[in-house]
Amino acid sequence: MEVYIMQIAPSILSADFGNLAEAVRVVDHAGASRIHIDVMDGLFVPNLSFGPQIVEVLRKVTDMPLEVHLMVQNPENWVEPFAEAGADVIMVHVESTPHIHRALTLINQSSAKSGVVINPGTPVSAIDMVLPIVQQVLVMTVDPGFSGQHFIPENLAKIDELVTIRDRNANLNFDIEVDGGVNAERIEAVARYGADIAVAGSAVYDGGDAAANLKHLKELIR
Ligand SMILES: O=C(CO)[C@@H](O)[C@H](O)COP(=O)(O)O
Ligand SMILES: [Fe+2]
Repeated sequence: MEVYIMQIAPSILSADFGNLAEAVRVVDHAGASRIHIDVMDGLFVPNLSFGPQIVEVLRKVTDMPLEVHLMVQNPENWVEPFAEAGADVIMVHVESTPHIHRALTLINQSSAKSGVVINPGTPVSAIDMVLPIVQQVLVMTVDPGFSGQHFIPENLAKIDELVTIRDRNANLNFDIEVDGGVNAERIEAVARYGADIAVAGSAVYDGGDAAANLKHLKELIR
């Protein structure tokens, strides 16, 4: 079996909203590397989820990095509230603003690291210009809005493309993350293509035993 160095970021969108603190503690003890927090405004995506208060609460529960995946219109308005709440990484969709450079610059001026996100229908070329100013690139492998959707395999090629671009440019220094439908069936391919981080929501939290689910996913990429 190949050995991969890929982190797993459980997404709390699939966790029990009645007990988010415990959901984070469980995966912390089971070897998660970071926590993925999906923020939805009901406009950019057809769902509503968390605000900065959730980040503030979870900041007290774990020392793991908290990464915020903003799926909102006017993401610029939310940089400061989430950075002040304790987010370590704030990620913005290129499709969500005509001012992606401004949004990422705002994040870089805050205490958080910045990430840019592309939907399944968006090519890597759409983010060429901002790659030098981000620390993370998030490749969506589902259309954003919900957990538990099917992985869109055509997007794996984007990981390869990003690895190649990064290898050829000494000034680029971003981690590649994959989000959506990553489960026991898909995780090895995501690691093999060269992703640095994989988000896993339902594959971790569905079925009750999040610690066992996470350990199983980690085993598959060891
Ligand atoms: O951003 C999103 C969905 O919009 C994701 O982070 C999902 O929450 C991941 O859940 P699974 O697809 O792994 O169940
Ligand atoms: Fe996400």
